[in-house]
Amino acid sequence: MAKYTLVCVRHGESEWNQKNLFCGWHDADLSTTGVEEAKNAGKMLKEKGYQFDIAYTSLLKRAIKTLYMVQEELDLHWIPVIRHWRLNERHYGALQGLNKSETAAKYGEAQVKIWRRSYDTPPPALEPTDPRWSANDRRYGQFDASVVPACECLKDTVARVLPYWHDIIVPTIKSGQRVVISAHGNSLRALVKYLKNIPDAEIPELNIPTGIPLVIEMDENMKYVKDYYLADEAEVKAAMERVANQGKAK
Ligand SMILES: O=C(O)[C@@H](CO)OP(=O)(O)O
Repeated sequence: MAKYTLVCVRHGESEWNQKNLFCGWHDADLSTTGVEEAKNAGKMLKEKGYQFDIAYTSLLKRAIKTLYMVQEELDLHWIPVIRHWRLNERHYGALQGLNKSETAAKYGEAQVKIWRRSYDTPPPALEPTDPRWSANDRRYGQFDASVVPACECLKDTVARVLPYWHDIIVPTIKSGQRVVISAHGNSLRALVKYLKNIPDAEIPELNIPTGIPLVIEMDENMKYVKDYYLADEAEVKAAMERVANQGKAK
């Protein structure tokens, strides 16, 4: 039987989602559509009567702003908001800034699917001399250099999301606080993979849509019981397919 409920929201569409660019740790803003999606996520949560005591998000503005819009709809500006790099999007390495369709036309759709969705094949790494190197960014410069990735596969993202889940979020949920997480397509895939125990071979088929709240119910031992999106099935399926298709050559 479910004892705990966690709500996860992938940020609304970003300007780089709209342009179909690999984004990763680049701090893209929400697009106009993304702002609407974020507000709708808040409206859906309000309509269904969800309440939160604390919120977690990444260091990236698309997730932070989405959370703010959810708080706005729920009139919950006062709750604590904890931002952490461990909830950031997967670092896309040297693919960051490249167009997904053009990359598929150049390297093939199969290769792009491996880079986007495989469990343990990383994208090409960034060089420390690259202007996109994340340690040049003040928000990460404070951390030990080993923390800042040159690229990540999903396995790497799982490895940095889970310590935060176990050490910080689980104790908070167990204390009875109602938690919302505003994060990213792949940091949420990492969490969902772990909670649902999705095999490595099946994870490539999991796509998380933007701006649709995902409710995850867990038992008293924090074991997964069930999950569902707060939108009708056809809408969720279509939104997931749109995400998957971003890697097509067109
Ligand atoms: O570009 C990215 O960082 C992510 C999420 O937007 O894309 P993908 O769905 O290709 O993993």
